[in-house]
Amino acid sequence: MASLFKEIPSMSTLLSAYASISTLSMLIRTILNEMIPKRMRDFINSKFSDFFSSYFSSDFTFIIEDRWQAVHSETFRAIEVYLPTKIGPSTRSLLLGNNDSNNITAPPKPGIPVDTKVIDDFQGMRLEWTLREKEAKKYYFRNKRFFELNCRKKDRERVVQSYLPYISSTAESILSKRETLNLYTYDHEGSMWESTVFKHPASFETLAMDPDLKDSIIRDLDLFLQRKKYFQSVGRAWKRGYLLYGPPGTGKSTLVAAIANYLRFHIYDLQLQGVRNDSDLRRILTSTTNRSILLIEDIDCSTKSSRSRTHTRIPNDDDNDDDDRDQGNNKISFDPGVTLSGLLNFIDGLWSSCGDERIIIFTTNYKEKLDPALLRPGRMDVHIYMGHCTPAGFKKLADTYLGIKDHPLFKCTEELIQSVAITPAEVAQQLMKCEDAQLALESLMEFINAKENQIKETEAKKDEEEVIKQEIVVLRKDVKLGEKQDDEIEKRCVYLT
Ligand SMILES: Nc1ncnc2c1ncn2[C@@H]1O[C@H](COP(=O)(O)OP(=O)(O)OP(=O)(O)O)[C@@H](O)[C@H]1O
Repeated sequence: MASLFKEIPSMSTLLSAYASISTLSMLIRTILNEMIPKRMRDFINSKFSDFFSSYFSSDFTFIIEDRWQAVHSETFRAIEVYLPTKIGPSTRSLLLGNNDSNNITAPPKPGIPVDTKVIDDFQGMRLEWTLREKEAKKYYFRNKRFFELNCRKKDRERVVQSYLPYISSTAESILSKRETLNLYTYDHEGSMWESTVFKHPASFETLAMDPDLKDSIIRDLDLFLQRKKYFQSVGRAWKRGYLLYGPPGTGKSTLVAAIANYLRFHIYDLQLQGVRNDSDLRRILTSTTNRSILLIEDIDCSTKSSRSRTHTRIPNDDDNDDDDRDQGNNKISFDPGVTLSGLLNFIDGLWSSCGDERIIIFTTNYKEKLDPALLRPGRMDVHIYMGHCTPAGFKKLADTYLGIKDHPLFKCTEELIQSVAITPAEVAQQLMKCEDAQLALESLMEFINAKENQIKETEAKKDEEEVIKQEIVVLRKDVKLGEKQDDEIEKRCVYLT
């Protein structure tokens, strides 16, 4: 024991050792400060602190941005759907809103505000979520948003393997049961989709169309939903394209609404005329979500010929918009609009593989005006003709609008409907006029008779015009002949003189 005490240095020895170490360290620091440039010193400092903080810290942070590799991130979207279900007492603020203009008294829905923490527990892990926002460089894009997920470093693997897949499947089941559907329209000035609650009463039940055609559409939609694995196995994107064509007022938009209600899919209604170019189109389309319908109405008036591409600069998708702004004056003299090839690229080109479970619907009043490239087999999977009202369609409309399945005036009305081309919209308009079935049907018959007379009058007028045209031609010929004869006489006179 005594020998142990003997080995412990005295206080004065310890103090002098400390003094010499600190002097030495000061000396080294002064030499290093003199010899090593400040930027290199900062670099070494930061590396040291990074190393120590990562080595000793027990936390780990995941960043999930709203876009992933130039397209909308499905992981981000799933978290957006899932997280509001985890709002609890520890959440300090909450976003509330109701976008249902049909029901302003509906309880508001919760959302996650920026910079607010939401705590979740999963299989014994504590998970801390925060939604962040940072200003976008691009002046017409909305701010970039991303989720920060903080967890224990040791849970990192389990978060990736179990927790994030769990969030995706929960979000999927929430979305499949969604009560309200949204109708999105693209705001070109704000460069973002704007949504409103979609409450259209149309259903396959109320749709007046050929029953066999209706059944085949329903079967096709059912099959599409069930065939995720099939689409993967044949190497095709899980998409289905419908082309609805026919005269105005025959129910093309109503069919789109019925499909959305049947599938419980949101609708993205895009007006191609406002899209600046193909690159813009790619951005817009990749920011739509899965389980949705992309609707492009009046497609015959929407695209430019692919030849116009040669006259314009087509900006690259990775183009920085700041660059666009700087160079725009030099390179883009006008907005080229969307080309057919740009659109086709999204239907069955490379970009078609972006996103799953999508329905693309084009409508047109003039199928014959469409570019054959769009109609080529495999482009639009199903072509549906929406035609004039048939007797069966009329019965369906009478049932929907008047609540009657039969009536003494039915036979007569059906005969009239077969003799005149009348649209379901026109029939519906007449049937809506009155609640009394007798009066409503009489009004419809009157309307059809008036239309028939009008058609006859127009045709008679056309015939009359045709006769007048032919008479004018004959007269002109006569006049020319007369002029020729006059010329001849004149010539002869000259010769004689
Ligand atoms: N086949 C139909 N079944 C039931 N209702 C219909 C049908 N067709 C038209 N209607 C009624 O007529 C209205 C107009 O129809 P809709 O807008 O769907 O026609 P459209 O073919 O899309 O016309 P457009 O080509 O002008 O866009 C609808 O609100 C609906 O009430």
